[in-house]
Amino acid sequence: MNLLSLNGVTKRFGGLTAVNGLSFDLLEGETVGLLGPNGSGKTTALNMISGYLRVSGGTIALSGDAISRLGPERIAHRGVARTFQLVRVLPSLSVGDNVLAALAFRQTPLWGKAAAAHIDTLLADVGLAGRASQPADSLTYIDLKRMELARALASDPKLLLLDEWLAGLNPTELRAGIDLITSLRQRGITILLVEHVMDAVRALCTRCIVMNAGSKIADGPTAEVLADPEVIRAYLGDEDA
Ligand SMILES: Nc1ncnc2c1ncn2[C@@H]1O[C@H](COP(=O)(O)OP(=O)(O)OP(=O)(O)O)[C@@H](O)[C@H]1O
Repeated sequence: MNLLSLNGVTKRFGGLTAVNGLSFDLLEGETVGLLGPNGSGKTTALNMISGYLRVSGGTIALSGDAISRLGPERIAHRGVARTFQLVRVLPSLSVGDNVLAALAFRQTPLWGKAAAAHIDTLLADVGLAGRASQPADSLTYIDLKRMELARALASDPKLLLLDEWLAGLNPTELRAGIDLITSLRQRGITILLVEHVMDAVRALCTRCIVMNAGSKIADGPTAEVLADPEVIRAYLGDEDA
């Protein structure tokens, strides 16, 4: 069954068409890579799906219901969570309070003991068990990313949008990050992953969608898409390809 459907989605910034008639469906439980060279419109697409940007044209539906006119909070309440390219945390708070802030904005907010118990579970799920009282600004980069993921998971999302969540990790951290995303996939969360780290894309994504200059140029099984000459040309340019 389709969880997410984009139909002719377009975003214009003045004279620039950043996303041009983008259409694709995500099936429930899929982990799909959204790829493309810098500036091809991937983050803009995530921003429209999550409601941070209004579409200029086209429609976005979640489980068949149109969401393209809803704001980010209402889309989050319907089960869409995301991480950002630049990690967004509240550095002056503890790790637990960062997650508490996310729990407070759920459709059914959690407070007090129920929140504390849920924070412990969320932190354990992302590999930060027992770290609730630690100041957020003392975390290493990968642990900040883990905390950002715990905040995204606080809303019990059906669909998780990851914007280069694995960028900047060393090889050991990357392995841990891939294992963590695999564990989310095994819980049935549908994942749309914007990613430049191809080892991660191969390990995690059964299917990939590729954008170039705002338009979709490929959509299919990962191995096929990554071997597609048009995709290789888009990444490397004509001469290098
Ligand atoms: N708020 C904005 N105002 C004007 N132009 C924008 C805005 N956001 C993005 N753009 C432009 O839209 C195009 C697509 O940008 P976008 O960030 O979606 O690409 P991307 O594929 O995510 O790139 P990267 O891989 O570098 O993150 C770019 O030309 C960018 O400069």
